[in-house]
Amino acid sequence: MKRLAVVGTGYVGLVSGTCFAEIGNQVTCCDIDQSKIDLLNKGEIPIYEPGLKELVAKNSEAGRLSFTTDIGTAIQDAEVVYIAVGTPMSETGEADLKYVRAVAQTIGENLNGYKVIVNKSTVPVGTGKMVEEIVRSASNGAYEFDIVSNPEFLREGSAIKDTMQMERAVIGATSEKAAGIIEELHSPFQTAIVKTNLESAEMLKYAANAFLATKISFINDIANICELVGADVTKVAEGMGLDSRIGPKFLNAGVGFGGSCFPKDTTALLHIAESAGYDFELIKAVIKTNIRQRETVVHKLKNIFGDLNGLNVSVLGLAFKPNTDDMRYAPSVDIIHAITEEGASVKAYDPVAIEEAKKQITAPISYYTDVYETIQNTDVCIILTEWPEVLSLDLNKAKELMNKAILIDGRNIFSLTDVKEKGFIYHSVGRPQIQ
Ligand SMILES: NC(=O)c1ccc[n+]([C@@H]2O[C@H](COP(=O)([O-])OP(=O)(O)OC[C@H]3O[C@@H](n4cnc5c(N)ncnc54)[C@H](O)[C@@H]3O)[C@@H](O)[C@H]2O)c1
Ligand SMILES: O=c1ccn([C@@H]2O[C@H](COP(=O)(O)OP(=O)(O)O[C@H]3O[C@H](CO)[C@@H](O)[C@H](O)[C@H]3O)[C@@H](O)[C@H]2O)c(=O)[nH]1
Repeated sequence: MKRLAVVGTGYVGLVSGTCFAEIGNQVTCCDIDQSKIDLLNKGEIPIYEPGLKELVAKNSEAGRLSFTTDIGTAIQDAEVVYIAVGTPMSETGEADLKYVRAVAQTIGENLNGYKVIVNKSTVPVGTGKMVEEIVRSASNGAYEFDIVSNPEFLREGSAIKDTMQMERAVIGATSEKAAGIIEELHSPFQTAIVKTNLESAEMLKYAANAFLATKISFINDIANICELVGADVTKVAEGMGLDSRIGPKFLNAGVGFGGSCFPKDTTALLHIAESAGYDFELIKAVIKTNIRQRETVVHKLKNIFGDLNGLNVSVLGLAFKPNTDDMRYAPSVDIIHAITEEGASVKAYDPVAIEEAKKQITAPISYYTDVYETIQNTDVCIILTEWPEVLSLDLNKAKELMNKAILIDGRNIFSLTDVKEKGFIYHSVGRPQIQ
């Protein structure tokens, strides 16, 4: 059992802190956001993540998990301090480290004995060393401490499973002692451990995300070519994925990747490369393809209708993927802005992301939590997130409710035979169009 302070109680800090408590540690999750901590202390969860509410309640009741804005005391009481604050994209594209710097300063000011300071935020190479310098200077070198980089690989929507059954833990440490402490902390997870130095651990996180993003942009480019030559990308991906060297995952063509990680981390990696004097052409293309992929939806709409002015459009799914309310860099935002600017009116469905969506979508659209109310009296329906309620859409009912039986499927969820039989005009991604 270890005493942990997790600084930053967002998607990562809250899930990791709760899972560390679940395996028997004493965890204090801290945040500067009083409203977040107040909610958590009332047993409510500030984000939507399946299973999290129950796990937080279980560990809070067992006395292993608590929440506070008193970050200093939490740090003083801890043996291991985790940094899990945001590293958002700055205006110039690189990771903004202001929150990490602030936490390092607070840790230094509250250092009262040896501690392992672990960075879980996704940060550019060299940040661990920067944290070390800030902590040393803020603590006047009064105590020993070690820095570890232990990047996070969880996915939103399956974050608890991804943590409790993690495929690997990366431990980049400045000392054997600290690496041993963090390795022991992970032993109940029974996971593969990659031990390395700080720099490699920091680089590894960006490399992993950039590689997955590359797989998505690659299959989206192949999908666009498939449309031009009459091939079906789902069959192409199926056949590619059966090669164990390629693997079937992350080969779903669609409207491109969104979320709080891939867009910012690919851009941050480009900046890391540029500052190191390397021209990373491949990642530039990955980013460009991803932006263009969102635009393909608007092109398809224009190909069918010509002028979008006065068109009644329904959009199924706002979150960047199912099982989350996260709207950061969601393709839906750009797509809705583009079509409303051309004069279309939009009715949008999402089961959990509407409140977050309202913060980002500036166009005057209407929001629904029922798929059928959303599509009613619309001329075309665009599918952007593969929520269960969208996957199980009753096409016969949809045809009756819509003004015109036209679907633009950005996630390839329907079978071509099915939509053809039911009489839909159907444009999906990288598959033959049904006219
Ligand atoms: N969201 C994911 O799926 C995911 C997965 C892996 C890695 N990451 C990385 O983990 C980091 C955190 O991401 P997130 O999605 O959890 O962010 P988030 O924005 O959901 O949460 C960050 C939290 O840190 C708090 N915070 C900011 N400054 C603080 C300070 N000085 N002291 C205490 N708390 C402070 C904020 O109030 C916020 O609650 C990022 O670097 C991200 O790239 C995210
Ligand atoms: O075949 C695919 C797979 C994913 N996506 C899209 O890619 C984005 C990201 O999806 P996913 O990776 O499932 O979600 P995240 O929660 O953003 O998780 C990624 O980003 C996290 C933050 O760094 C990492 O920890 C995870 O390992 C990494 O998968 C979403 O918009 C998906 O719709 C596709 O378009 N096609």
